[in-house]
Formats: sequence, structure tokens, C-alpha cells
Amino acid sequence: MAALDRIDTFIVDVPTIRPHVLAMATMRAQSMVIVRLTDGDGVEGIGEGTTIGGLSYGEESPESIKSAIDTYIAPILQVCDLSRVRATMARIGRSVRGNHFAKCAVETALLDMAGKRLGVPVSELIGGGRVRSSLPVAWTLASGNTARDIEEGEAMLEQRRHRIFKLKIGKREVADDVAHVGAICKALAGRASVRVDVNQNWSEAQAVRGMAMLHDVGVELVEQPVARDALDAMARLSGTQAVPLMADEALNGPRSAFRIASAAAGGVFAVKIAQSGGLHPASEVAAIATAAGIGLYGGTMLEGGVGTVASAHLFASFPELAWGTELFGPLLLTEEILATPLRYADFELAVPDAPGLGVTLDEEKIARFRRDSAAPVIHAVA
Ligand SMILES: O=C(O)C[C@H]1C=CC(=O)O1
Ligand SMILES: [Mn+2]
Repeated sequence: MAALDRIDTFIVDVPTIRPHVLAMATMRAQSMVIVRLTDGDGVEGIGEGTTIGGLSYGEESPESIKSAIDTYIAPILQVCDLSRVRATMARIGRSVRGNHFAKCAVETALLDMAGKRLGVPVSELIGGGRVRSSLPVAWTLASGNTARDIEEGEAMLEQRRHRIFKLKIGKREVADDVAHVGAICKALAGRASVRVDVNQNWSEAQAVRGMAMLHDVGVELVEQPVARDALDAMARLSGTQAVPLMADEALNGPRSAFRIASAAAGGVFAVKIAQSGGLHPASEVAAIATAAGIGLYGGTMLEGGVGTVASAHLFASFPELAWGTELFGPLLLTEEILATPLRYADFELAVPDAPGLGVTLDEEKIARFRRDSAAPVIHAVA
């Protein structure tokens, strides 16, 4: 029996290296909720629950994630055997509806503890175990300026850090966005894969026009062009457009994955641990996709090092990962909150093989950036 001894939940606000322009918000900082659990034997586990742009991306905010953990999940953890991760999460699921990001943070911390107790990396505890030790990583070009994006893409290729680029569109007129994307495709042609993310900002009519034009300029994948609940439109677009449609915001765990797969509403799934409600439900999302012949992409909520490495452990268990991952979150931040930064080299992220998540927090940085110290709070603005 591993009993909870201590729980510490806190928000860390870290500036981004440049404004990150998305359809729904411009990020100038990322707010990460970190949960740290310690059991009676002194085994510690860390987890992260992070969203994008406050409440502009989804239904959970950094503040609601922290409050769900402290007010409703912590009392349940007090009566659970923390070494039994799935049983503990099932117990939480009976008392806490939704709140997937909060649940993901807690499940991650439990898996970190379980891995340390058993002496194995988290990737051996989920989805049947690890099948790869490094993952291809995309970078998002989202400075808001075409020339700067091309310069950034060139630098990433030169450093051999990324050769898959995701462009954030949907904020401007369709034709203006296509011109921006087309210029980047032309500049990087033959050297990189270019994809776009519309973050739900198109109507079906705009998507019909936009996806055809994007295919013509060389885009390989269009992510969540229409609203997350517009499954009929997603199915029509998937069935008629040459460029594959990737579901992102529409995916909120295994049931939504099954609905999207059944409706043939996407040819690719962006699997995200937070949106799915944790690593285990995300593994089920991946299994449904694979069974349905849907391609896999390892998605991110632009988490810091903890959420990123947790995602990496899960994605390392995917036998099929046709579209790679976008686990670049820590690289978008001015400061690394891990004691030893994650290793990015030769266009891939190395998956740690030490027990648990295989990472530790940089305590000095945490003390400096935690919101409940004197650190300033910079909110994302539209
Ligand atoms: O996919 C999203 O919508 C969120 C995120 C992932 C990469 C990025 O730049 O933003
Ligand atoms: Mn997306």
C-alpha cells in the first residue's frame, strides 16, 4: 500500500521565446500546472496539466486545473493505494466528471511514482511497452510574419532540429492564409513537410475552398479546419478533399475517438494525453485509430518538460506513428524547468530510459517562476 503523504500543486508562468500566434489567442507565456505527489516511503511523482491561452482553447484553465486537483482529487488520493494507477484513476473518474487536464496531471504523477517503484520507465507501463526510443518532432511556425517564419524554418533545418513544420492559420481571410502558407511551402520545398492547423476557425464552405487551395500549394495535412463538434462536416471534408484531415479538438478521449472513426470524420488523429484525460485513455484513442486505419500523430498542448516527456513515453509505445509528433513545447519557452533538459537531436526527441518519467524539476527555476511566489503573471491575449 502506497499512501499519500504530501501533495503540492502550483502554477508556473514562463515567457515564450517569441509571440506564438494562434487563431484564438497570441501566447506570450505558458502557464503550467505542476502536481507533485509524495508517498509514505518518500517516493515522489510529478505531473503537468497545461492548456493554451487561458480559457480560449478548451474548457479548463490553469486555475481550474489546480482547483480541481486541490479541492476534489486530493481527498480521493488520500484514500487510495497510489501504486495501483488504473484503480486510483477509476476511483477519481467516479467522483470527478470531465476535467481531463487535471486528471492527466495526476495520472502522470502516479505513473512517475509507479515507474520509480518498479525501476522501469513509464513507456514500459503503458500501451504494451516501448517500441521506439526517439520520436520525430515538428515545429510550429507561428510568429505571425511570413518572412520571419521562413527564416525560422531555415534555421531549424540548418540545426537539424525540425523538418516538419506546422503553420497556424484561420485568423485571416482564407486567400491571405493560403498565400502565407504557399510562400513557406515554396521556400522549403523538397526539404520539409508543411502542415497547417486551423484550430476550428473555418466554416465548412471556407474549408472546402481552403483545403483544395492548400493541397495545390503542397500542404500535407490540415488539422481541425472546422468546429470540434461538426463531425458531419469533418466526414464530408475527409471524404472529398485530397489533403488528409487531422482531428484535434474533436478528440476528447476514447468515446469521441470511436465516434470520429465510425463517422470517417478524420484520416489522422492528433493524440493528446491532456485532452484524452491521461496516458491510458490516450493509449485507447490510439488503439481505436489504429484499428480503424487512421494514422497517428503525437500532439501537444505546448506543455513544458514534464507533460512533454509524459507524452513522449506514451508515443514511444505506438507501433505505428506515421505523422510523427510535435513535442517541442519546452523549446518554445525562455526557461527550461527541468534539471536536465530533454534531448533534441537529428530531428528527433530522445525518450528518457531512467525509471518513471526520467526527469527532475529544477527547484531554483520552480521557486522563481511559480505564481504563488512573487513572479509576475502575463496572460495570453487575443
Ligand atoms: O495543436 C494545437 O492546436 C496546439 C498546439 C500544438 C502545437 C502548437 O503550436 O499549438
Ligand atoms: Mn491543433
